[in-house]
Amino acid sequence: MAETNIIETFDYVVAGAGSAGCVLANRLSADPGNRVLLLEGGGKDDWIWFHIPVGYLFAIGNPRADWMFRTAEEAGLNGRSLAYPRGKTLGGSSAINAMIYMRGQAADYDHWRKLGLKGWGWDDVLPVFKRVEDHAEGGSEFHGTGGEWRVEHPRVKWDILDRIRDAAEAAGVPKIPDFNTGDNTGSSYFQVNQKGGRRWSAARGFLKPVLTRPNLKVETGVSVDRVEVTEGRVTAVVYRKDGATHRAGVRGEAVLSAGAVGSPLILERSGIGHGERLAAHGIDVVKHLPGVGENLQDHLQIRPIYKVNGIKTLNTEYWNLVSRAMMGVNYALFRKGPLTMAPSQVGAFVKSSPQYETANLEFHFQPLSLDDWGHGLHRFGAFTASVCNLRPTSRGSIHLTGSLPEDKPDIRPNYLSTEADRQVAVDSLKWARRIVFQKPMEPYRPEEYKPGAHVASEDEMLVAAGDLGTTIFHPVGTAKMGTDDDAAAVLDDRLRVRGIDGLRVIDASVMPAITSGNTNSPTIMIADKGAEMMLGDARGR
Ligand SMILES: Cc1cc2nc3c(=O)[nH]c(=O)nc-3n(C[C@H](O)[C@H](O)[C@H](O)COP(=O)(O)OP(=O)(O)OC[C@H]3O[C@@H](n4cnc5c(N)ncnc54)[C@H](O)[C@@H]3O)c2cc1C
Repeated sequence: MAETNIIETFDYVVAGAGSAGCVLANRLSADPGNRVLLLEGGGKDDWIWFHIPVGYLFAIGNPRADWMFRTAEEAGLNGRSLAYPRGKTLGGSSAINAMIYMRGQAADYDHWRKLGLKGWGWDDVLPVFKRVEDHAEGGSEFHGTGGEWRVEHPRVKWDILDRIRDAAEAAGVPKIPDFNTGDNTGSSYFQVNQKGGRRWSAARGFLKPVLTRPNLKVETGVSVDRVEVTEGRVTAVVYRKDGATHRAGVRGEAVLSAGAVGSPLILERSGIGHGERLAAHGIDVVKHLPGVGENLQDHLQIRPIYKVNGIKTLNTEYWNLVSRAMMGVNYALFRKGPLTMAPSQVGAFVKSSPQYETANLEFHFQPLSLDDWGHGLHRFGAFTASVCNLRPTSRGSIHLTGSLPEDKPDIRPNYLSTEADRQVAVDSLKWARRIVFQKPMEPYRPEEYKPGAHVASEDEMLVAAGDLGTTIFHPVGTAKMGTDDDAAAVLDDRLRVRGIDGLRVIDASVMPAITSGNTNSPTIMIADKGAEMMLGDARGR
């Protein structure tokens, strides 16, 4: 393959223009004196389904928008391999995700601080969440305005979801107005990253407004291969475009923002990872860091489905030609209705058992049902009570299968591989039934379609959890921050790769422990904080 010498050198090279990469490109190029290169594997986000909210239905599983990864066959899922979607365009996964705005719990970040990571407690990160935010309701103790990250209330309501909230209340789950105050216990409508009925991806929020900056260069359709390290310092980023290999010189720092799947792979191709693993692929070891690609954490959603009667669901509306036509009209004229829908509009956070200090289950209630994403909606009226364990103890891994960027990764989440996680899975199915069979739902005669009333014993429920479980798309932790005495730490608490100068990882991979909620806005917070660290360190040099 043709190889070029370095023809351009940048102060900062960012690999991956996803949720984190778009924030970094914005912040690092704010000073016109910094030359910044942003490299993205996907194309431009010039496809209508990246912008109409329900576009995730067409983007997930479509190679135009999705890297099309798959997991290995998982023992905890009764031998099934899962599709493992990751966004592949400007905006990354924020261009195909479900748009739920969720920070997690104060206790998540206080836990990070207790692990010895300075500057990552709730008091430290709340101001960062607020300063990037533009909340539709205006500023308050917990929300910010004027930032790039737009947060709105959903533009669609469903009676079925209101009745589910009533049922949850009858089961002891309080109705709360806002999940984003540090304690998300209760039920509420999810807030969403949308503006006026359109998706608000990281690209729209952070990248588009600064594309005219002459000191920011964005390259799409490139495959970042590796970083080059000379005498312990990163000197170039090597990438492929149109069949040729290019090298971008790095004067200041390179940042890997290729996500929890992409970033550990770039590290390993660069010779940074477990020495024996790299040697097995013929990769010269630059730095033995055994934690690279380890510590994978993800939320496994278990998806019980309930048939209902006498109340609207998206299934019944979709299969009625008149109401389906009205959905299009409603969107075209008013930017309202089901086309603005995140798949889940109502959430509930509960404890699976009293031993947990804070809520450890998140329900995503959806007024629809399908066999799997990418399959059509069922023709009968039904809703889904997706539920996930927020703080799984199972740990997985993501590693190379070969030394080339086109080699598919080996993704092993190891779902349900601990006794604690298996118990939470069983308890979460019991919780779903506890909510659904309360009095407020009786008029709609709910009937459990999956896993089905015949599943009664804990052993049967565990098998059902393995059959119904799938990713809720939140992989994190594969290049975790940690203290000096943690042999598995890949980064220090300023997100610098241990033992290599001029290299950071800034994306969802850095989380030492997964947050208790959806992971996009925590990643955006991490990126804004990471950029502040980079610029601060540059001023100090
Ligand atoms: C279907 C789906 C639904 C989700 N729903 C929600 C939700 O509702 N709310 C929420 O909070 N979170 C949600 N998430 C999770 C959230 O979107 C992610 O946690 C977040 O986007 C991660 O950001 P990131 O910057 O780490 O990675 P990404 O946003 O995935 O960015 C990585 C970028 O790097 C690029 N890249 C990777 N490898 C290379 C390479 N070698 N060369 C060049 N470029 C490369 C990718 O194309 C991508 O643009 C969802 C995710 C998915 C996939």
